[in-house]
Amino acid sequence: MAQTIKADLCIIGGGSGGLYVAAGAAQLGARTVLIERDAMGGDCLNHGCIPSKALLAAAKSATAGAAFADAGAPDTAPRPAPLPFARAHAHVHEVIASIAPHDSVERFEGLGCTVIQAHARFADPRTVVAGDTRVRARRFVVATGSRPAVPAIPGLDDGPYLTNETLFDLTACPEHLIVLGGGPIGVEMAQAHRRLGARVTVLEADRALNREDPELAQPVVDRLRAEGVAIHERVRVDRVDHDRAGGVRVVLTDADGRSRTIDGSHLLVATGRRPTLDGLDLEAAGIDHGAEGIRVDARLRTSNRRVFAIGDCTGGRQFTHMAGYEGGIVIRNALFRLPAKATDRSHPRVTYTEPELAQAGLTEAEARRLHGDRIRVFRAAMADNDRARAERQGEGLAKLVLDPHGRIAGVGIAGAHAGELLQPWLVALSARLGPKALTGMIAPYPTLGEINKRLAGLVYADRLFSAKTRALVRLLQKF
Ligand SMILES: Cc1cc2nc3c(=O)[nH]c(=O)nc-3n(C[C@H](O)[C@H](O)[C@H](O)COP(=O)(O)OP(=O)(O)OC[C@H]3O[C@@H](n4cnc5c(N)ncnc54)[C@H](O)[C@@H]3O)c2cc1C
Ligand SMILES: NC(=O)c1ccc[n+]([C@@H]2O[C@H](COP(=O)([O-])OP(=O)(O)OC[C@H]3O[C@@H](n4cnc5c(N)ncnc54)[C@H](O)[C@@H]3O)[C@@H](O)[C@H]2O)c1
Repeated sequence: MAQTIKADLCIIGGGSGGLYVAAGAAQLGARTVLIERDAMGGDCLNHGCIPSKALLAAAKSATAGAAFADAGAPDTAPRPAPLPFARAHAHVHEVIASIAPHDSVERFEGLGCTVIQAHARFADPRTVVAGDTRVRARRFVVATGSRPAVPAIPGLDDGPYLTNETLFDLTACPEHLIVLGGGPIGVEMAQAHRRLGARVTVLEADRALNREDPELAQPVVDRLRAEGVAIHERVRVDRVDHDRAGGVRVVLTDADGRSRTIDGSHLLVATGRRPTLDGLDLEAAGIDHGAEGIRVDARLRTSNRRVFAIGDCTGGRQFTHMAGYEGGIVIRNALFRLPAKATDRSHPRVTYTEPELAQAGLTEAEARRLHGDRIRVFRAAMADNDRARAERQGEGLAKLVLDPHGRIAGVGIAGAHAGELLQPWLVALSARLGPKALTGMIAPYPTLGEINKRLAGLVYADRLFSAKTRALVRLLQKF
């Protein structure tokens, strides 16, 4: 016999977005129900951000000191006898286990949530069914995430291939990993596996990291190639043949129209995501959706005004911090009844390769599409930063784009610790400060962060060192 629970807020999905809302709602005193059908923590903890960053960290230790191997050109190839792959695998799972208590059923029950571990589906516009429980809530939040989008390539489904959901189960290093897709998952995992000793080939239909500014993506691509990752861009994958021993042969047409075959021991499919909406019975609740995900307005309300949707299942900006940001908007709408809107335009993101690639706001191309040639672009090279030189990490650059009113339209950084270097720009963007906010600070010497002050300073350099100012200075010397 099904039991019925009454709640203020019912959240479907215990990943980055769902957990953010559940923790906030419960601590604010709302009667909160959280439904998760699989592992608490969702993609980020179990198959996404955490395992991928842990594997990259393990792989980084395999190349530690490589830049100093030759006093001349930096040698970035992996050292012989890198970290044993089994140790890297163990590290990944130790990190997941160490974070898991924070996302656990026990912690959320301790915060006051009712946690149901079952598949959830809508029965009607105000009722969700999970296992033998019916939940009638004032408001619902759908935060069901996304799954790998696997392209329809002849032969692909006839044998095994890896996705982010199975990659981190490997306990032995692949002999030759072929990566389909050169987006963030593809390039991060290509570098990690190469550094841990695998041969790696990336096959990309467009250009690698094509959502990013090409000038900033280039240092990443160059570094991967220097480390021995084969990257084939603008290819069309025509067929995949699996052999009995578990190996794969990929038949492709390269950028020059020639047919080629590449043999590998493992194939990783990292060609994008599709929203997880299976078995949710959205129609029963009148929730509008399409192939891209659940449709929401600026307040993140679906076509059913009692139901909000956040995170990857809306097909928007698929990052953990964006799911959390959207969770905050929903709390204000659903619990405080404030008409808060998701208006953020900074959309920060980082690809955690070495060098890292960090971006906030518009890329140069996006700003140009919006404002034409009235934008101004400034660049500072990592090679001109003394700390980067001391650490032999002089590759990359920082780039600032101003809109026609002199406001910060976007900032991109390719280089060591670019994700950390981006943070002052995010403060400036959220506080609506101009580049001047960064020129006034005293940046300790020598730090990588000096590049931000240098970049901001370039905005005013022309005016400061102009003929007019020089004339003024000469005049003042007469007194
Ligand atoms: C390899 C990889 C690396 C990544 N690295 C980063 C990174 O470095 N930084 C970053 O910001 N982002 C990263 N991401 C993206 C990030 O993981 C996602 O954007 C984030 O997890 C989305 O959160 P979410 O809450 O929308 O979905 P999820 O975290 O996926 O959570 C959804 C949850 O809903 C559950 N669920 C689904 N349907 C139902 C149902 N009907 N009933 C009950 N439960 C259900 C699922 O089991 C899942 O636990 C990465 C992704 C991948 C794949
Ligand atoms: N560091 C991070 O924050 C991070 C890391 C990994 C993933 N993510 C999130 O997860 C999302 C998914 O990552 P992703 O890399 O799978 O997706 P993506 O959509 O960003 O990139 C997929 C790539 O695969 C290519 N592709 C598609 N079909 C292809 C085919 N048949 N053959 C060859 N190439 C093909 C596309 O051109 C694209 O470049 C990201 O967009 C991001 O939101 C974030």
